Amino acid sequence: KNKRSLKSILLAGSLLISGLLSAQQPKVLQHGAHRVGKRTDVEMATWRGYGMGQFIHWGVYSLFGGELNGNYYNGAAEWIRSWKDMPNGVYDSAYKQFNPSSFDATQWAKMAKQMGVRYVTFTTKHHDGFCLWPSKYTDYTIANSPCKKDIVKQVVDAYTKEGIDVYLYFSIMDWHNPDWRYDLKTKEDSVAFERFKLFTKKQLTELLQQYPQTKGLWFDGTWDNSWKKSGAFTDTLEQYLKTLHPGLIIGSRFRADEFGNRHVDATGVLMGDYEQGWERKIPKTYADVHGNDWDCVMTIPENGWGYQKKWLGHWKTTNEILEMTAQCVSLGGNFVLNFGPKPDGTFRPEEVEIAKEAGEWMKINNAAIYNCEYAGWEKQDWGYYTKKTNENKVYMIVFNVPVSRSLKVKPSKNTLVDKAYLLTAPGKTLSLEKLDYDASFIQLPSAQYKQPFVIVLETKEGGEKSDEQKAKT
Ligand SMILES: C[C@@H]1O/C(=N\OC(=O)Nc2ccccc2)[C@@H](O)[C@H](O)[C@@H]1O
Repeated sequence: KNKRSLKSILLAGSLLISGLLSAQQPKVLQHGAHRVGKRTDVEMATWRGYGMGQFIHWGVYSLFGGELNGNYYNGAAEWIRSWKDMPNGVYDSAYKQFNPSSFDATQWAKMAKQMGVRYVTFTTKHHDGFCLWPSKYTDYTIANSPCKKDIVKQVVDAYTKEGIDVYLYFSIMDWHNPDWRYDLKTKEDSVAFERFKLFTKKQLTELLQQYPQTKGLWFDGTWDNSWKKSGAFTDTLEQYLKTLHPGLIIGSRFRADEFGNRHVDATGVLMGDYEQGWERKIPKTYADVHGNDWDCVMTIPENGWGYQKKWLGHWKTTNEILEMTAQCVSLGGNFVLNFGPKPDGTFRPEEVEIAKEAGEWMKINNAAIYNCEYAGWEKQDWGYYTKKTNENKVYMIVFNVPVSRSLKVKPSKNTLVDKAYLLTAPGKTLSLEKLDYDASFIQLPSAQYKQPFVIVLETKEGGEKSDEQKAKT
C-alpha cells in the first residue's frame, strides 16, 4: 500500500514539474516573429542584391574625434559623451559649434557612387540624442545649431539622385531625453518611459513622412531592459511603421518579444527582415546565417564609427575590404563599410583613398557582387564563389593564386561547368582539366596577378553522379 502511494506521489510530482517546464516554453508567441524565412517581396529582393553598402556616422561626437584636452577616449569615438573625463555640460553645449563649412551631400553621394555602393545607412540620431534633422519634438537638433541645414534631407536627396538607396539609422537609446530609462523599476520609470515611447513613435513618424524616399530604418540602442520589457510596444510600433511606409525594411536589432528576447524570439525565429547582429564580424560558414538575410557592418579601423582623430591599431587595406565584401556576398549577405566624416563635413584622406580604390575594382568586377548569392559549392583556398541570382553563372573571386596556378573547382551536385573565362577576357576560354568525378583544375595563364580577379563559370545541369549512382558503377 505504502509502495503504491509513494509511486503515485512520484508520478504526480514528475507530471507537475514537466507541466511547469512546458509552461515556460511558449507554444504561440503574441509578440514574436510574424514570419518564418526570408521576405519574398521585390523591396527585399533589391536589398538582397545590393552586395556593398556604406554606413555614415556623423554628429556632435564628430567635433571631438575621440579626444578632449589632448587625452584620447579609449573607446568608440561616438560614445565620448559617456567618458568619465567628459563633463556633460561640455558635450551637451558642443552642438553650438556644429557648423560643417565643407559639408556637401552631393560630393558624399558621388564618392559613394564611384565606390560602387548600392545603399547607404545614415545616422539621423545617435545615442547622444542630437537630431540631424529639424525634429519638432526636441530642441536638441540641427535647427538650433549654427548649421541650420536639414542634413538628413540633403543626404537622402543627394544619394537618391545618384541611385543609391537610403536607410536611416536611429538610436532608440537617447541620453539627452530625460524620459529615457535603462530599466523600468519604479512606477515613475514606467510613466516616464511611456512618454519616451510616444516621443520615439513621433520622431520615427516624422522621419518617414519628411523623407519618404527612405527604404528602411536601421535601429540601434535597443539592448537595455527598458526596451526588452516593451516587447508588445516594439511589435505594435514595427507594424505601425510598416503600415505607414509599405515595403519598409527593418532589421533584427529593433524588436523584443514578450519574454525580452532580441533578434531571435523564444521559439528560435528571427524577428526582423534580416539579421543585424553581424557587426565587425563575418559568418564563417553558410550554416552560421541560419537561412536568414543578413548584412555585416564594418569599421575601417579596428573599432569606432564616428570620426576619430587617431586611428588606433590596424586599419583595413582596400584588398582586405574587397575580400570581406566577396566573403559576405559568397555567404548570401551584404557588406557595409563605415565612414566617419570630420566635423567640417569632409572625409579623412584614408577613407577617400579606400573609396576610390574599391570603386576601381568594383567598376570592373561588380558582376560578381551585384545581385549575387550563395553558390553552395565547396569553398576552395583561392577565394570565394558567388552565384548570379536567376542565372546559370557562378563567379570565382580569386584572392590567392597557388604557385601551380591551378585553381581547383568542385561544382555542387548535378551541376556541370560548361565554360570558364576571365571576366575581363570573355573571348578566351580557360582550360578545364578533369580531376575525377566532381572536380576540375582551371589552369591560369602565366601572368602577374596583383589584384583580386574574377573568373566566370557558365554552368549547366547534369554531370556529377549522385552518391547512389556512383555506388553502382
Ligand atoms: C554601429 C554601431 O552600433 C552600436 N552598437 O552596436 C552593438 O551594440 N552591437 C552589438 C552588440 C552585441 C552583439 C552584437 C552587436 C553603437 O553603440 C555604435 O556606436 C555604432 O553605432
